[in-house]
Amino acid sequence: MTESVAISLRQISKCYRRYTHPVDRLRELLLPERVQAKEFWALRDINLEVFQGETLGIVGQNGSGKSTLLQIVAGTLTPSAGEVHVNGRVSALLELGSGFNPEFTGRQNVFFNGRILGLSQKEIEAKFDTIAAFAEIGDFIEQPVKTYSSGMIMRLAFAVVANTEPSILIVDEALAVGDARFQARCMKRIRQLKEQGTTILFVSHDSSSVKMLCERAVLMNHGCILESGSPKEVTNHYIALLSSDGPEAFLPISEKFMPVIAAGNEDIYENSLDRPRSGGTVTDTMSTNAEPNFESIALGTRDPSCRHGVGIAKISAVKIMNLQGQELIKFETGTAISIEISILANEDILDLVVGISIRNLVGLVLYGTNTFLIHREPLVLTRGQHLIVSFKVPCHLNRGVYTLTVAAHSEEGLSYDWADELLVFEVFNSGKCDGLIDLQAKTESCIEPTTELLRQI
Ligand SMILES: Nc1ncnc2c1ncn2[C@@H]1O[C@H](COP(=O)(O)OP(=O)(O)OP(=O)(O)O)[C@@H](O)[C@H]1O
Repeated sequence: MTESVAISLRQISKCYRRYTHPVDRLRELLLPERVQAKEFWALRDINLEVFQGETLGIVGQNGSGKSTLLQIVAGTLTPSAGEVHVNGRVSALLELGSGFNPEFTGRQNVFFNGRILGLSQKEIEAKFDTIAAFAEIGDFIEQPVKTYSSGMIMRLAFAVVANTEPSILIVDEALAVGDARFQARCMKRIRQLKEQGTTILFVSHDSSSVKMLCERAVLMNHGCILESGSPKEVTNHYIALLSSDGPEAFLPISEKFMPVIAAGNEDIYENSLDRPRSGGTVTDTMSTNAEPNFESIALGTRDPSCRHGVGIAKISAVKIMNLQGQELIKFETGTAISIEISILANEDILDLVVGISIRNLVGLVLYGTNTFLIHREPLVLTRGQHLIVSFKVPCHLNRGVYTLTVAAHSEEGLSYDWADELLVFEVFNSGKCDGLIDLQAKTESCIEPTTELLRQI
């Protein structure tokens, strides 16, 4: 393993033995020749290298093997096969409070855990006040951990792992437990550690956190690594997986049933047989059977970063316009825009929901909504109908380049046709402000009369 590699996993597999009834475990002990257990492979042939200073996000559905993988890296679980090499001191925030003795006080557990993490008594003494202050559990630090709430356990656990300067930090869904303020402090501390060069493995169901924090992400599925790549693409594929029946959901669209949308191509239809006649205007916010004007598709249209869906409905055109009906790919902040999406029903659909999300270039969702959230009822289409949905949005984004994701899905979230980052548009802002959104603040100032000031003093 080279110096630059912090974690190396080679052909790691983990097999659990599962028993139908707990008593079967005892039976097997007594009669070993009559095996009662069924093998269950939680991990299969995992190969992964994590570089020094890299922050790797791990996403995947429940039961996909994320925690098993982290426990193997942390050394709390032995793989059934394969080699693990870890270069540096690992601090792991795994299951809630694992590593804490419930009979010990918080203080005793801090010292106990600190020693396990390889710190000397003196080093822990020097850090104790910082850890206790970070945990913010007040006098509870002197009480046995068994009297803590789950939130308090997580606070203390995070305070210990994040303040003992690990060279490798493993965080498994920790942030899901605490309150919003604590989550924000944890993220801040994780970012500080990242800046200091700590290697981080970060498991989260929150795509935005993975995109903001990580340089790379892996998608786990049924104990295997399905994909490794940019956090934006991997989390898009993760969402595709969640809203579909299986990993085949995000095969390149051309391999399934969808038209290819080529970069810079003015026409999103690959097959001319697929092309509806041009013409038709849209006056309603939602109208069916109107023939959309497909000629005007596109300057900002590109290959979606991920497109998936079962194809019952097909997104056939998307454009951003001003309220006068002119297509836009660049506009001033504050412009009222209309995002118009044309959808073709390939079958009768009783539960259609059409949604949009606007993301920045890191993939962070700045705004998202859908027809169900707005109207509280699904859309109904019959086979062959064209639906045009337009979202009227007063666009107060600050200057920058943004992407538009559009989706047609069922009420339960099954993807019919979902195109991530299909349109790219630019907002410019002649006003001066910082941040992602221009809230168009006005200021007023006045000098308080001196007598009033004096009275206050
Ligand atoms: N001790 C065990 N005995 C038997 N099966 C286990 C054991 N621990 C985990 N598993 C199984 O291994 C699979 C992977 O579990 P793991 O906890 O690693 O998944 P995960 O991706 O972390 O899930 P989650 O997001 O729900 O935490 C699951 O099917 C789980 O039921």
